[in-house]
Amino acid sequence: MFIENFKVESPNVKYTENEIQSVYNYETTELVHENKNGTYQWVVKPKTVKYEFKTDTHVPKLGVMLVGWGGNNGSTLTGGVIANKEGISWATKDKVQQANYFGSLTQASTIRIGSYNGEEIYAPFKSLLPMVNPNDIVFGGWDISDMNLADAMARAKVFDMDLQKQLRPYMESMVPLPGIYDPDFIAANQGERANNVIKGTKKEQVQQVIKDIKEFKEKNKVDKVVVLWTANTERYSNVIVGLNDTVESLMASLEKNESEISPSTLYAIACVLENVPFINGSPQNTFVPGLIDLAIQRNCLIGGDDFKSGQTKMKSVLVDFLVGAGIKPTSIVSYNHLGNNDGMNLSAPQTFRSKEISKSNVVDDMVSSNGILYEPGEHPDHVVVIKYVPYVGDSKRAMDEYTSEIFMGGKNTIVLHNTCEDSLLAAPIILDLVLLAELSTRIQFKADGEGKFHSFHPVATILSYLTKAPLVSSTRHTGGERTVQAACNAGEHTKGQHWLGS
Ligand SMILES: NC(=O)c1ccc[n+]([C@@H]2O[C@H](COP(=O)([O-])OP(=O)(O)OC[C@H]3O[C@@H](n4cnc5c(N)ncnc54)[C@H](O)[C@@H]3O)[C@@H](O)[C@H]2O)c1
Ligand SMILES: O=P([O-])([O-])O[C@@H]1[C@@H](O)[C@H](O)[C@@H](O)[C@H](O)[C@@H]1O
Repeated sequence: MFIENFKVESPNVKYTENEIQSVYNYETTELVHENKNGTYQWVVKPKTVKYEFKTDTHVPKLGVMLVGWGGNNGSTLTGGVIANKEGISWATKDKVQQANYFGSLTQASTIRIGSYNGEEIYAPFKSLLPMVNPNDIVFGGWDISDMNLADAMARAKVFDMDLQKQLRPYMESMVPLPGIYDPDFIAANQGERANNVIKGTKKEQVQQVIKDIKEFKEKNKVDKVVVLWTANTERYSNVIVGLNDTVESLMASLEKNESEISPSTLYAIACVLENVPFINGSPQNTFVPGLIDLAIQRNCLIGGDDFKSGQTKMKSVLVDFLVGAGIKPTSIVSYNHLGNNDGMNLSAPQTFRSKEISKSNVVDDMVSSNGILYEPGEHPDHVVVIKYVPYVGDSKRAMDEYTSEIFMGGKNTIVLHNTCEDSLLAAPIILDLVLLAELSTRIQFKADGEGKFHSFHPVATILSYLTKAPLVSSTRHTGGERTVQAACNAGEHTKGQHWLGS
C-alpha cells in the first residue's frame, strides 16, 4: 500500500520548531589483523557508532544556476519543471500526456516504511525529510550561446511540438548569461555557437561569475543557490605540481592567467569562493586537487562527476548483479550513437577520452570486490564506443554486449539495446543532484566522542549514486581535511584567505 506522508513517533526522533533531531545507532564492524602465536588471523568485531543528527526543517527558496543552461539538458529540465508547475498537458500521437517527474529518485521513487495488517507500506522518497519542491525552483545560468531557452528547446528537439508551443511563452524571456569559453577544452565544432562569452583574464572571469551569482540571488530573492555544470564535456586538465595541485598553486595560477585552468574549474573556483555548492554533471576532472582543497578549506559542497543516466546506469546494475551472483563478466562492449550537440562535442578525441574514462571505470569497484572470480589486477575486457549520427538527434541508441564465464567453463552472453532521449534521462537526475545537495547542507551531525555538530564533508559522496565517476574524499587531503574537519567538528568553518583581492 502507498501512503503520501507520515510522522515518526520514536524515542530517537524529536520534532522541534526548526529542526528534526534524531539519534541513529549505526551497526557496523571493525576488522583486526591479529598475530596469534606467529599466525595472523583476521578478526571481525561488531561495532556500534551512535550518531546524532539535526536537520533544519526550513526549506529555502532555491535558485539553480546551470552552466550550459541553453543545452539539451538545461532547456529540457527548465521546460519540464515549468510544465509540472503549470500543470501543462499536451497531445501526443498516442494520448494526452500529463507532466511528471519520472526518472527522479526524489520525486518518483518510494521507500518501504513498514507494514500494516500484514501489508507492506510505502511512502514517497521525498517524504523522508523536508525537501525543496522542484516546482518552486528558480532557474538561471550561463551559456556560451546566447539563444533564449524557448529557441534552445526547439534546437534540442526533445519535447513534443504541442508541449513546446505551450512552453514557449514561459521560456522565450529566459536568456543565459555569457559563459566562460576556452576553445582549448572542448571540441572545435563548438566554436560556431560561442557568441555569448565573458571577456577578460581568467581571474576577471571568476570575478564576473561571482558577480552573476550575487546578482541572480538578489534579483530573484532566493535564499540559496546551487550551481550545476551541464555544459559540454571538456578534455581533462593536466594536473601539475605548482600549477593546480594545491590551493596556493591554483590561486597563484589564476593570478597568472595560466592557460591550463579549464572553464569548469573557473566556475567551480567562483562557487567555492562564494560558498555555493557546485556539482559537475560531466566527466572532466574539474575538481583538480587544488580545487578540492579549496572546497575543503572553505567547507563548500562539491560533487560529481558525470550524470549516470542510461547505458552506464544499466551497466552498473547488471555487472553488480552478475558479480554478486558469482558470475564472471569477462568482456563488456558498450556502443552507442547519438546526434545531439553533446554527441557532436564528443566526436573530438580529447573530449571523448573524458567520457570513455567515466563510462569504463564504473565497474572497477565491483570487479575488485570478488577475489574468487578475478585474480589481482585482472578485469574484464571493456570497450566504450560513441559515434555521432546527426539524424537521430537526442534519441541515443545504446547497444551493449556482456560476456561472462559461468559454471564449469560455460559462457553466457547478454545483449541489450536501449533507445532513449538522452536529455529526458538526465534532466530528472539533475533535479535529484541539486535537491539532495541542498538538503545535505541543512543537516548537521556528530558521532560518539565528537565535541560539536558539524556538516557533512564538503566532498558530497551522498551524490555518488547519481554519477558515473563519484567524487569521494581521499585521505590525501589529511592536512586540509584534518584542519577543516576539526573546524567542522568544532562547529566553526575555517575562513579561507580572501583570494580574489582586487
Ligand atoms: N544523458 C545525458 O544527456 C547525459 C548523461 C551524462 C552526462 N551528460 C553530460 O551533460 C552535458 C550536457 O549534455 P547536453 O546533452 O545538454 O549537451 P548540449 O551540448 O546540448 O549542452 C551543453 C551546453 O553547454 C554550453 N556550453 C559549452 N561550454 C560552456 C561553458 N564553458 N560555459 C557555459 N556554457 C557552455 C553549450 O553552448 C551548450 O548549450 C555534457 O557534458 C554531457 O556529456 C549528459
Ligand atoms: O547513458 P550513459 O551511459 O549514462 O551516458 C551517456 C552516454 O551513453 C552518451 O554517449 C553520452 O553522450 C552522454 O553524455 C551520456 O554520458
